[in-house]
Amino acid sequence: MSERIFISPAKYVQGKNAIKNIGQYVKDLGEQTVVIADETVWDIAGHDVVEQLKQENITAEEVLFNGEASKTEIERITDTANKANVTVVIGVGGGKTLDTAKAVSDEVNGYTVIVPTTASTDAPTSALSVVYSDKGVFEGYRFYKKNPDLVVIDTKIVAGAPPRFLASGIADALATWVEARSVIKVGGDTMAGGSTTIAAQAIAEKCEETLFQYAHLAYESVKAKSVTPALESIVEANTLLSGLGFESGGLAAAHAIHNGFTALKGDIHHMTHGEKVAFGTLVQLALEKHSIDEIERYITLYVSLGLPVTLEDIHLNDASRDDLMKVAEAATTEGETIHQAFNITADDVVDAIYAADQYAQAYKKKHAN
Ligand SMILES: NC(=O)c1ccc[n+]([C@@H]2O[C@H](COP(=O)([O-])OP(=O)(O)OC[C@H]3O[C@@H](n4cnc5c(N)ncnc54)[C@H](O)[C@@H]3O)[C@@H](O)[C@H]2O)c1
Ligand SMILES: [Zn+2]
Repeated sequence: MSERIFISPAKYVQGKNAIKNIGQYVKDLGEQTVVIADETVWDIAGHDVVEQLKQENITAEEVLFNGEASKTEIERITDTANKANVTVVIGVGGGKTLDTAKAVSDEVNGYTVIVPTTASTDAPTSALSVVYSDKGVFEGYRFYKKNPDLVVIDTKIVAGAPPRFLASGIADALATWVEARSVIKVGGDTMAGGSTTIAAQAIAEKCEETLFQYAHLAYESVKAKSVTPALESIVEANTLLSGLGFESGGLAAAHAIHNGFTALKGDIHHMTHGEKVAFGTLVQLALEKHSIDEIERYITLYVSLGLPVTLEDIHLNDASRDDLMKVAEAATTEGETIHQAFNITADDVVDAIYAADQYAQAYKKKHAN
């Protein structure tokens, strides 16, 4: 058994209009920054962040993110950051922007500031990035010596993002306890590089409890673009609890299967990270021994949040067994997280994919009308 390891960001700030105070927190870290955001996010939050920094006499080199967390993009922005002598790298936006900012910060040996503008993934708090090819195929995890120094999440901005993004974050967070408990059961290693702690286990478990309690109300709050206690709870579950819970609690099959899906061409590429993870979680549940009640508890929540539960929902109804074998082979490649909890082959994974799909189809039939 490895040593117990728990890692986390140095500071996490969450609240309505939290961005208005970002200058005072960044000031403690440095005065020369690069701010990275994509075109949409520059308008939603990027310019406001720069404005707040200016009020504290902090300079900001503004960079337009191209959309993929790839080696090319990381190198391009690192170059800009180096030329501007920045000591603080600030990523504003969704998971891919944040992962790119972490990589750039690592390259320039700077402080990392993460400003998520949606609660769509648990990327904000971790000391790793998920790196893709320029075409969006999963390439691997890149690990860093430290977690972000500061995470600032403004729940008013999150409430203004599409409800589909919040639902995706809920799906990413719902995978956390399912995966962590499977790793804990066999004493596997976590993304923090050791075995799990009681702390990470408690956080992952609380994450799931919070989701089943408040996910619906939070989803409806976002439809009304309103910040509510339910939304605050879900933003914390999706971001902080899921982030700490997955990283120090353990990833297993759900995320390995998600990574496998990125190897396929076609409409599945239009699904969000969380949506692919939702289906991956159902596949992991199908690989384990659960009662129908337990499996339907998850399907019910996904369906009520508009999340995909069948192969058709993720645009794979035409996929052949050979196509799914490609997904399963990628999911069981050496070093994938599935091996931290399961002793199985690619063929077992394909069977579980078909089973998960069938379970959800049966559920939908039962609940039609
Ligand atoms: N490093 C980690 O620990 C970790 C964990 C989970 C996921 N990830 C990675 O995160 C990525 C997925 O992130 P994602 O689902 O956020 O998608 P994304 O980063 O691909 O896209 C987010 C989209 O949402 C838009 N957006 C952001 N905020 C908005 C707002 N308030 N209103 C309207 N639009 C807004 C952006 O312009 C962008 O188009 C994947 O690459 C995944 O591998 C990493
Ligand atoms: Zn994830």
